[in-house]
Amino acid sequence: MAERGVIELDNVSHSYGGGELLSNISLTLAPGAFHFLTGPSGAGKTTFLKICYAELVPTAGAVRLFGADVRGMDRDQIARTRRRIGVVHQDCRFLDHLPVIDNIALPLLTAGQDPDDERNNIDELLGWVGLRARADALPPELSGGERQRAALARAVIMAPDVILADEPTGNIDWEMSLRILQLLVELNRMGKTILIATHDLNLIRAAKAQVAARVLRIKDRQLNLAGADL
Ligand SMILES: Nc1ncnc2c1ncn2[C@@H]1O[C@H](COP(=O)(O)OP(=O)(O)OP(=O)(O)O)[C@@H](O)[C@H]1O
Repeated sequence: MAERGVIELDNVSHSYGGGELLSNISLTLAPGAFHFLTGPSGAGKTTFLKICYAELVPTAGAVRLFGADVRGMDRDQIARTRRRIGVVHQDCRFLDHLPVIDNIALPLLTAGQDPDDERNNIDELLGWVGLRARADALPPELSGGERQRAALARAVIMAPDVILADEPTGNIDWEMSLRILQLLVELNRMGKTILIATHDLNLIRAAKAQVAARVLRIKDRQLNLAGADL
């Protein structure tokens, strides 16, 4: 069956126990699309991303990833599906006692692959994000921009179809933000579907000058397409 959307949400609502945070959200992310996700702090952007990569099951509604309903998947299917989605977490989530190169290789180990077989690939990835010289550094030794680039390399090591990034340019300077944006644009040009949660309207404007990016906004529990003024 042809895939209509890589990520499809159908009337999704979520509550953490109190009032509803997200209400009746429907969305289809087409293959190769480039989207931003904005909204006030606490609006539910991280929650929304977690639903999109099946880390969180919403309290109502259906989530289909690559055409398959998450509710019908067993643990193995969920693990396999999640390998097709690379995630750049807001806090990067490194293992601080392991060098950068091993942190980037971790998804290979988790998937039962031998990272040594993939060394060339890792080396190429390190070069792509400009971190070859920092391969043996420990995560606490990295600058904010280096951390974000290492997190991006780890997110793409399994050659995912989709990349979800949660504030990938938070707390880094503008020049480095543009560099990270450039990497995400390159991934999109390779055909990857991209969804980036950000508060940074300048970043969105910079992206729109290069790709046909659409902007989604979560506000008052709803998800809407933002106006063309952004
Ligand atoms: N596991 C959880 N249990 C209970 N409440 C939670 C949980 N995770 C998030 N929340 C609450 O849900 C709301 C939305 O959080 P979320 O992190 O999704 O928002 P956000 O839009 O990403 O915020 P920010 O822009 O500040 O990162 C917040 O009020 C948060 O405290």
